[in-house]
Amino acid sequence: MSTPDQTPSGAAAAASPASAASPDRAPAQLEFVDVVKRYPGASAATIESLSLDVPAGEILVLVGPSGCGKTTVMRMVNRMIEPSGGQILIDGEPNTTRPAAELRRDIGYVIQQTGLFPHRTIAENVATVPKLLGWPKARIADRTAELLELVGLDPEFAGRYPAQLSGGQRQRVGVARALAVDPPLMLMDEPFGAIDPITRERLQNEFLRLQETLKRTIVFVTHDIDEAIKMGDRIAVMRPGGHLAQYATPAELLLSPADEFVEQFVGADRALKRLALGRVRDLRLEETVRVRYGDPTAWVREQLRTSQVPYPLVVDADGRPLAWLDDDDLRGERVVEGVGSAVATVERDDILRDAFSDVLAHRVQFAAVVDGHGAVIGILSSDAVARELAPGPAPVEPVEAGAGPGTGS
Ligand SMILES: Nc1ncnc2c1ncn2[C@@H]1O[C@H](COP(=O)(O)OP(=O)(O)OP(=O)(O)O)[C@@H](O)[C@H]1O
Repeated sequence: MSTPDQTPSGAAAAASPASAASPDRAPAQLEFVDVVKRYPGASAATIESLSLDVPAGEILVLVGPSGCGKTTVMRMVNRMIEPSGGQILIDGEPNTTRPAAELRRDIGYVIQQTGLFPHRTIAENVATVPKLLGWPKARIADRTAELLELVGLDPEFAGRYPAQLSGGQRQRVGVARALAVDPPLMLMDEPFGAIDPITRERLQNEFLRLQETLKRTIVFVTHDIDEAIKMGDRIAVMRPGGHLAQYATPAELLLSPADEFVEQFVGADRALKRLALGRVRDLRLEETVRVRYGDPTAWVREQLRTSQVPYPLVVDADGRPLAWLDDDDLRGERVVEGVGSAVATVERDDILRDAFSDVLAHRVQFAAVVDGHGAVIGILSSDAVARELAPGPAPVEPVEAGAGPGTGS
């Protein structure tokens, strides 16, 4: 997928200290104006007059079936592909005013297979563009360490080679390398496509968390509508032939697909997909009785009478969840170790779709919401999530006292 010229930010290019990155650079505003791409020899245009506006600091997701031209659109931004017509403006300036190599150093680039240099260490890979820009050694070392930490990689990875890392770890390095000079604009071509679903979900979440602080302008290509809905501030749905079928926020796309193509592409489970728009933190959490092994069961039963959640939760000394208990587990005098059933744990930043899926996969249909240290901060019920799906502007009040949001802590 990558040739030397296609490595992040045009790593093969010559150095130009003039474009050395300063910290805290502002994100770019990106605009496509009547952009056309006709490949030599092709009978029809691959992209026919595309116009799009991407506000600074937002994630634009290009999504559509294979061959509709997503990658072509993305690569025209850093001029790995030259348009046949129209203009691409970055902060109002055509992307053709600077030499392509210089332009690319200001545009982070992450691809599916990461495109890391196999014979360079992780630190050397991350430092590719700063080195081209002639940064002093100490600054490069500081920035590399900072970036590895930012993407959640242990400092010991710095001296390893790409082949010694897992796919997920390599992808983190790819993101770190693309962020090296804090680029105002990033291109991400199916960055999490070749990764197993669990790691992909984790990387998506981490990246969204990172983006909350970095606020880069990002063009993100995927063919997965679920990923598009989760990652995008705006989504451009493309149809074969390079036509823009709809350009909208995820919510608009799900609530009012522009036509039958978009409706089909979004899928029949549009209502369920709306769960990707909300986060666990958007819902009022509930509370339950928290117990320790060895607690008297009579006390636990007494506490349960006023609990919102009908199951007590065993936690450890640090408040981390261990097991749900039911009536059978409370037969003896004390709560004994080893009883109870598995606890689904979710975090406040998780999207509701992922959290709901975790809850449904467990016998007890409540999830423990945990903080960054794994300690319980509240309980999420499958009912609370389901209420999010209910039509109508106002959530339905729970009938049973103490059974839902509105009574939560
Ligand atoms: N260098 C090229 N020369 C000729 N045609 C090309 C070239 N690159 C891409 N195409 C054609 O342009 C169309 C769009 O390709 P592109 O890779 O942009 O689509 P895509 O939506 O990113 O597809 P995928 O999801 O499969 O990666 C395809 O029909 C492809 O065959």
